[in-house]
Amino acid sequence: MNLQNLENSIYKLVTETSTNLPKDVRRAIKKAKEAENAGTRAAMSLDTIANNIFMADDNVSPICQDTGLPTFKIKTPVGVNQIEIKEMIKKAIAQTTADAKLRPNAVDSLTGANSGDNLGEGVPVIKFEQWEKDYIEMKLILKGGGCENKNIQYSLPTELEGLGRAGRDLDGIRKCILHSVYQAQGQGCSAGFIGVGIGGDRSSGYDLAKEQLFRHVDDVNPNEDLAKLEEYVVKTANTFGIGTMGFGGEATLLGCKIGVMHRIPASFFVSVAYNCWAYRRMAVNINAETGEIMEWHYQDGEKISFEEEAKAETKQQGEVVKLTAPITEEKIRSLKVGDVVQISGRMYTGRDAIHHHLMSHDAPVDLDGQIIYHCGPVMAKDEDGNWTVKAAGPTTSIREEPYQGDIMKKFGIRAVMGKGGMGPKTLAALKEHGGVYLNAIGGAAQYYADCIKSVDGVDLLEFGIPEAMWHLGVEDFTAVVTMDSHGNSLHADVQKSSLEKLADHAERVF
Ligand SMILES: O=C(O)C[C@H](O)C(=O)O
Ligand code: SF4
Repeated sequence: MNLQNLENSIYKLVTETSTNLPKDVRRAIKKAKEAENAGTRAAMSLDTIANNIFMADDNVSPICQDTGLPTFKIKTPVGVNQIEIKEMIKKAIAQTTADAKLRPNAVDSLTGANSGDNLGEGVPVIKFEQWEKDYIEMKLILKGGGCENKNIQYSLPTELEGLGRAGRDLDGIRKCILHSVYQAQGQGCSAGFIGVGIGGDRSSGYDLAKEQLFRHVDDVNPNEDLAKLEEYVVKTANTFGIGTMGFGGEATLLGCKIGVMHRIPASFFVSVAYNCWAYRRMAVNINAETGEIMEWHYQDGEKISFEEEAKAETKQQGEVVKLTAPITEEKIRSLKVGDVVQISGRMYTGRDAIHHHLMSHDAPVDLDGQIIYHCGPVMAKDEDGNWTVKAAGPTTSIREEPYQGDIMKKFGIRAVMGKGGMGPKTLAALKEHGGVYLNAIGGAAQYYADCIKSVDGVDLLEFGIPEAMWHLGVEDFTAVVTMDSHGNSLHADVQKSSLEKLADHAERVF
């Protein structure tokens, strides 16, 4: 095999997966846009998402800043050297990372050190199988952390919030799948896709669930019962009112694919892999002799470019509140849930490592009146040592729940921005201290990178690129107030109303 060609082919596969959303996924997002009522927050978010999809393709830059845990599934003809393929994958991954097509995402679990090139113990994940065909099939999925954290595994029989007992039968499975969509709320960047694995043990069940994510969005399950269940789940989940980003709305789930395998008598697992709208999976067939790509998968049907959405002015409904830090307490207390804000001026990124650090250290900059953005960007450094932002969408804020309120009070921070909302502890602190939570559109990494006009500094870079504190100069960076200083939380409201909707489906259906 020509190894240089193989490395180039893998480089193309990785770049395409990270930057160009597959056609079937684009069509599903287009359908979601059509289902949403014009003028709502959900419709506005979908416009931003559509715009972002176009920009990523156009800039050949990551759709979302989160590369996830790159996972390859490969089938090779008998006799092909799998060790060589593994080496070429590692080279291509390191090169695409150096070229800012991927964010350095491999973190030492014990020391916290980022390897910087997406290589590490067991990373990337590479799984081989042999087959009788004479070419190589290579599939790749880049599934980000926010949606991965919303995966869930049920052990039947069990009791489910809103739905009661789920037994060891098709109807029990149905209840688990509905519950999995409810528990994800908007935190996995809805509207999402789910892969479900019935049976196996804890690890093979999850593997089966993830394998379903390689199916085409518009295929039909050959098992009739499962085909009916898939259709039922999508239809029913879209009545929950969770909507895009958990803002409420019509489009909550864009696809459900269910696989089944045998189990052992004592165990009955239903495993659900939740994937965000930034559903980045692609596959190629590779000539086993030349190493060149013969064919790309997921190429059927129309490609929606979303160019029109990208060209149209994003229509803001109602008033837009302009914010520039430092922000006064009075200004913050005038904001309420539902307000659209546009930030210009300075903001600072801070996510898991920074929040942990700030609990026991001073801040490297004066944070009084400032805005903290929960974001781990993709950054590139030029020959002169200057940084530019390549992708910069929000990360899931709930991970900072144990720290956020205390940090805001300790340093006088007035606004935190991320996605998916935060819990009761933060809500209480916003009220007491005078603060707001701003929700940005998850995954819209190109759209937001475009609003960042300068990188004015960086602190704590030793935590790695995603975890450092970046000082960003932004212009018209748009977000929605979803938690205010008056005790209101859109996230708490949507969770409550969606639980009521879920509970409508406690009766047996299958
Ligand atoms: O790590 C990130 O940048 C975001 C993550 O994918 C998330 O959804 O929270
Ligand atoms: S930020 Fe959202 S879109 Fe990006 S990987 Fe995380 S869950 Fe997916």
